Amino acid sequence: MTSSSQQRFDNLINGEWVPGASYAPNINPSDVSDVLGEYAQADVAQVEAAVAAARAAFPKWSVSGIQARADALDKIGTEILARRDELGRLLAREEGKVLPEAIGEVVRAGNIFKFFAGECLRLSGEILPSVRPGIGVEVTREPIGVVGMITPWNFPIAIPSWKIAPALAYGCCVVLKPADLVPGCAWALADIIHRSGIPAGVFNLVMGRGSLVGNAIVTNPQVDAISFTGSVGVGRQIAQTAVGLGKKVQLEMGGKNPQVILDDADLNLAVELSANSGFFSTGQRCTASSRLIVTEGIHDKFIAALAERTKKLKVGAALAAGTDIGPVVSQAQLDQDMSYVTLGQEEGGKIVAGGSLVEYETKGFFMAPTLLTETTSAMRINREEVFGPVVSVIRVKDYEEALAVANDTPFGLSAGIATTSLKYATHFKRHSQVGMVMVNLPTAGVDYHVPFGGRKGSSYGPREQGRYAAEFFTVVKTAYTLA
Ligand SMILES: NC(=O)C1=CN([C@@H]2O[C@H](COP(=O)(O)OP(=O)(O)OC[C@H]3O[C@@H](n4cnc5c(N)ncnc54)[C@H](OP(=O)(O)O)[C@@H]3O)[C@@H](O)[C@H]2O)C=CC1
Ligand SMILES: O=C(O)CCC(=O)C(=O)O
Repeated sequence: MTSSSQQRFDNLINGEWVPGASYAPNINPSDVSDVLGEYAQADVAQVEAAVAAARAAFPKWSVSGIQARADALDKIGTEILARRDELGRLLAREEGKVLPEAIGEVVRAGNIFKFFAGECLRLSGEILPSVRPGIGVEVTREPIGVVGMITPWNFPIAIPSWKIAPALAYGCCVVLKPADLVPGCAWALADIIHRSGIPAGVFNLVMGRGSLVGNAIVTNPQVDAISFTGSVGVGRQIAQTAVGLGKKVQLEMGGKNPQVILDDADLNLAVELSANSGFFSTGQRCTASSRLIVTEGIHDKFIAALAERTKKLKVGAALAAGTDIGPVVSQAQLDQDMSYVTLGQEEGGKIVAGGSLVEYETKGFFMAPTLLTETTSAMRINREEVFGPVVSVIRVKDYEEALAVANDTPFGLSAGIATTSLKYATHFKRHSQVGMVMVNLPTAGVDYHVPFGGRKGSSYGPREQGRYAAEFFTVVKTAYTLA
């Protein structure tokens, strides 16, 4: 960091803070007159320097002691948790997540580092007998190498953390490019990692645009693997390039997650979890439920109650006490959200709550949480990811139709069912074509110590998080020894 009239935040390359080729302002979506600082924009030469530093650090770090790695990760987790309020305010200010959710995300990031500190001590392999007498077989895991990480804006500290922590735990070196809209949390995290005792070059931060900085990481031959979270279009493009260059790839992309509400559901619970899934975090979660699939016996009373609940949600600045729904992250995302509200109506949907921008005391990207009824599965509003506080409702006859509609999507990240029937809950858990399924819980809001990821168009490559993260960050070696 250097000081000027507006505070400047630099890239971290080979253990040094390096000024950017240029700088860009980090703007508060709750109040566009509030600039958090000027953040470095790397050029291609800086990306190459960061990758070279990671490459050079890898041989030593890949065989470093597990106690030293565990201690460093634990120290990082401890500092994040100790600074939860301050980092939560930073997150709320730069991304627009309301303060309690922002603090929750920071706590999650701290816990992820603590979890992977423990994982350093639980690395294991297998010893197997050979089919040939007198030979021993060992199966072990080794770090994959230099990992390029490209992260989105919607979880500015948790997503980088759940990529960085396992990478470091398993002995990989890292080059992180955070989303250009939210460099503040990534910079704060880099600063904490930098001071944790991890050797220079093991972790590098290069900020800037995806088309330049992200692309330079993806195409660099010294990068062994790419872990990406973001949109389907960019994810597929990255995969094509990276796989073509022989890199290992992990993609977490969009969702069009269904929330099924059956006639026998607990009405209040169904309303609460639908409001949470659809509107909390301003609907900007890949696990958000943007499709409510409701059986006809409960449909009208459920919609009436959910519309009432939606209208009571308070839209406002992320840091203001009592705000339920913060701003949309940017003008471009707001335009996209509002265009889907218009499209949903043009396709025949009826607005029963929201549908408009919200005037607020500060100039930000505020819109009312919006509920559209009378939609069908074939409509674009039910097929494309909106990524905002927009939820559409599909009326169905019974459970069988609900399941068919839930699965009628190119995505497969998460799905939920609200029911008191063990039979339907059990059937849904087995037959829902997703990576994560919830019974009487919101589709969003997951644990940090278990696998995260989807099927179909939502994900590609090994799962993230929990001990399943080892699949991506390590490569298996089989050793034969003549006794
Ligand atoms: N599944 C999820 O968790 C998320 C899904 N999305 C979906 O994506 C839509 C658009 O959001 P957006 O943030 O623009 O998502 P993107 O997929 O464009 O961005 C995700 C990350 O990829 C980077 N990137 C963009 N283009 C390239 C490229 N050519 N090569 C390498 N890296 C690149 C971005 O950089 P930069 O910051 O410069 O754009 C960012 O760091 C949303 O409306 C939503 O539908 C968005 C965020 C998260
Ligand atoms: O639902 C969650 O807790 C996580 C969501 C997420 O990771 C995302 O939206 O990218």
